[in-house]
Amino acid sequence: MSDQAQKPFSFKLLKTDGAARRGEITTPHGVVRTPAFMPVGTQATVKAMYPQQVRDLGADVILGNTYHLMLRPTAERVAKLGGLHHFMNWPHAILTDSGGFQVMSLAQLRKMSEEGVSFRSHHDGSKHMMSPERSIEIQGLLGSDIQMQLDQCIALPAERSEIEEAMNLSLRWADRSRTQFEKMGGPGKGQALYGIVQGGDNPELRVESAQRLGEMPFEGYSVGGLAVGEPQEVMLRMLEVTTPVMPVHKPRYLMGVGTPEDILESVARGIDQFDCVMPTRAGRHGLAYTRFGKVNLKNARHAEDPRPLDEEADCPATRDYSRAYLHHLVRVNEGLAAMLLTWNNLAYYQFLMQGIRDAIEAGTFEDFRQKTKEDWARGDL
Ligand SMILES: Nc1cc(N)c2c(=O)[nH][nH]c(=O)c2c1
Repeated sequence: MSDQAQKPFSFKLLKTDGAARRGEITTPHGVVRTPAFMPVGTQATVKAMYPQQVRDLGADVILGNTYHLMLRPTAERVAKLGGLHHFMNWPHAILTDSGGFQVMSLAQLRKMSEEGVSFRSHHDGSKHMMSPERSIEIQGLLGSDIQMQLDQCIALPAERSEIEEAMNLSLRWADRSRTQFEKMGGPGKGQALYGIVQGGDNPELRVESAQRLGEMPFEGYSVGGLAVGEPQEVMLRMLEVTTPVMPVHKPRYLMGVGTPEDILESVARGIDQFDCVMPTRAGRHGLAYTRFGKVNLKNARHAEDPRPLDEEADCPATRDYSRAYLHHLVRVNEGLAAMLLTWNNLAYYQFLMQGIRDAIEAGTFEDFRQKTKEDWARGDL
């Protein structure tokens, strides 16, 4: 994409229904309908899917992982080849994470300082430094439409003092990230930088982080530090205290979330964007998400079941293959199992998101939420 001035990044809040929000994000690579689920395209691919398949299911945006791409093939090489959109043949919106979360979860010999995080690659042991400035430089080289500040996400449970220290470091890094983003001309390219709210499972620190971040000029705001193993009720409680003090007319992105239920409950608490490896990873492990809950195709009870996962579904993977066949493919570890179940799972996630958006528009979100949960509870007959 050329560096010429683009339409500014924008967010329109179209309708609310309780705390649920229906909106539209305008990016240089198209409109993102919110609430939105963003399939994870870790190493420049949504695993086991063609880009057009992902698009045909209704995805307006996918996520790219900065940590993985900076190591292989490197951001500089992706830039030389025209940027991530061109490189992976995905002409729609791309959101990238900062890389910090995966440095802490994947890299070796990590050393955290005020400057950033030094680490060695888990591939070849090569040395790297991830600073707020380097993270933004990498995301800019990739051509990301929606970029993330570098932050510090700590594991829970943690002492209040630890949570507060990480929150304050993240706020200092938010400022440095913004400075670098503007230095690289992000706003003029129509790109966005999101600040990330931290504060762990401490309500007071969550509110402080959101309020202080909200006073800084970001195009959107993420809620980080959750979906790190805490109980669902803790995550939802943190959302209940955090979203009411986040800017109303900016997108809110809950990082790393989640299951269909997590998403439904988080939309009900004011979240607009989601990403999670759940549907794609589960698809590679024999697990199908459907309107009536999860189906584990590894289970022998499916060995002679001629029914498809859901004969009323639009997705061919869901409608045109028997459970017996899917069970066989999973049992003999055929590649088609991952392809069909990933296709099914992403189809279900986008079906759920479309249902959520329609319900908010109609003012019937609460009924939709209850009916959806009843269908899940009904289970797979
Ligand atoms: N669950 C989470 C997933 C993530 N990718 C992130 C992240 O990238 N940054 N900061 C976070 O707190 C965070 C939490």
